[in-house]
Amino acid sequence: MSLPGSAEPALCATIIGAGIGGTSAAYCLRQKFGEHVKIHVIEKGEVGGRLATLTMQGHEYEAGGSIIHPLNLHMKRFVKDLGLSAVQSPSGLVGVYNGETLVYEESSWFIINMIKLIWHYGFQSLRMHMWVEDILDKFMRIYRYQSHDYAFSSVEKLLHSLGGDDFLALFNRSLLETLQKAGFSEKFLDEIITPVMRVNYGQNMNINGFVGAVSMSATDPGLWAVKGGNKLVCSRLLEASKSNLISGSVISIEEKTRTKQTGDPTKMYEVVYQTGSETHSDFYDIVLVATPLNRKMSNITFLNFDPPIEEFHQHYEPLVTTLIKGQLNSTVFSSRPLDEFDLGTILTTDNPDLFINSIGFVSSVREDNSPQPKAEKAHVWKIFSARALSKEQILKLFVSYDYAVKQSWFAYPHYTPPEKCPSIILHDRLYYLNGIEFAASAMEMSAVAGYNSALLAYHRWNGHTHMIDQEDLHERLKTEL
Ligand SMILES: Cc1cc2nc3c(=O)[nH]c(=O)nc-3n(C[C@H](O)[C@H](O)[C@H](O)COP(=O)(O)OP(=O)(O)OC[C@H]3O[C@@H](n4cnc5c(N)ncnc54)[C@H](O)[C@@H]3O)c2cc1C
Ligand SMILES: CC(C)=CCC/C(C)=C/CC/C(C)=C/CSC[C@H](N)C(=O)O
Repeated sequence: MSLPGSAEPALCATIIGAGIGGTSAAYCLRQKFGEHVKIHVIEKGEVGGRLATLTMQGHEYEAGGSIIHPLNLHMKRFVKDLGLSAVQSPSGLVGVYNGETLVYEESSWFIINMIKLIWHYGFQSLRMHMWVEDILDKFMRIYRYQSHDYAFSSVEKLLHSLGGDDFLALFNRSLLETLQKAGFSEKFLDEIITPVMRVNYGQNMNINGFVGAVSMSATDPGLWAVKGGNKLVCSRLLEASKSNLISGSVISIEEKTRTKQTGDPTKMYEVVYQTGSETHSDFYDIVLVATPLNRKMSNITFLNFDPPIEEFHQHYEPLVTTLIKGQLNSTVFSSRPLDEFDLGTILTTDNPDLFINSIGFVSSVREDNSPQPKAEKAHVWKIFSARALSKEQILKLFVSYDYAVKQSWFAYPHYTPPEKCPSIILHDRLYYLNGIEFAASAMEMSAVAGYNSALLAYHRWNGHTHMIDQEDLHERLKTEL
């Protein structure tokens, strides 16, 4: 792989997929292995993957991963280190629609909201906030572990190191079971929690408790996005990691014995990829797979491994993002006069007759603090639905519209707890990042997985077993600065 006459790099690594997982892994690999490692990133589509924008009348809008939590410290640090800046995500008033009426409506007055919540649901909203805060607090331990370079060989071990058996129980049980056991009422779960799961994961309370808590944390204040588009983080990480980006679709990986320049026979992975109609291949010491492994999304075959590498048949939820510039038909949701309709986001309950998961007012990737939408004016709205919207459906939601664009996704795993996360170590020096999505799918989770797999690859390459799967890290690191 090296040019004739040039020194062979100490090591060649490749990452398959240039989403946030793959690019954060490239960044961390470079930090750990240093200058003399060759890093290739092979991407079949656009850099950014599920971080992507749609353009409407010259303005870009987030179509995939949009909001970032204020305590997502990898994303925060990337933005700072890579010379990017943040914009605040719009925080309009939220309503919940059940197919007939708005069962809950936020007020712009904090005190009125408190009274409404207590009146309808007692102190459950406060208890929910405390439940999520406790989980988030424990999740934050990962940053300390990773800043000390510790790595984990499985998602289960990573979760256990953060929150012990409680975290594994959360992961193994449905959110419904966990919250029912904790005494939350059916009304609160149907009218408040389910709508949040629908907007964030297109699913109901049958998802696991861990992803449920991550989803609830996306209702916290202070959510933000990257100015110019979240996908900029991926292209900047690639640049900063001095990786070579290869445009191609990987079709197979096979271990083969090669003779390096030193004359030593070495086991390497042959990665075969297609660029247009041409087929190419390259040999690598380390391979990181940073895309969900299933036939519909990545279609990669592992050839001649003994024992064979498990085939993954995990189902990802189809989801459509539709952006529409138009005047919302507020009478669908409320009988209030048009000029009094001031909701910025409408969530929905789990009613099979509804054809949308949510509809929300959005700003372009360059705008900060957009004003509250006015129903009598045309704005850009983002709709999440399980299937593409028909023209009739759009005309039900809008009095009139100028423009509509859409993007279809296999968005997130279909969560069916209890489930086993796919292994991170697929073979000696072959790693898989996206198993973490079965705990929870979010940008920060992929960044955590990117760092973890790069650290794991580094420690296993160098025989640093004491940096992998260490127990009681939380206690042990308490005393270290
Ligand atoms: C509609 C939507 C809204 C979301 N909203 C949020 C949000 O607000 N906040 C949040 O934190 N998260 C959100 N998410 C989730 C978040 O976007 C994802 O969890 C995250 O972007 C996944 O990153 P990744 O790098 O792991 O995977 P991906 O982004 O999917 O990257 C994988 C890459 O691999 C490439 N690839 C696949 N197969 C091959 C192959 N054979 N050869 C070469 N390349 C290949 C793909 O083209 C892709 O670019 C949202 C997701 C969607 C779809
Ligand atoms: C990983 C941790 C601790 C927190 C992440 C919280 C977060 C920002 C989760 C996002 C979940 C998600 C997949 C949201 C999808 S829809 C987002 C938004 N409502 C939109 O309109 O695009």
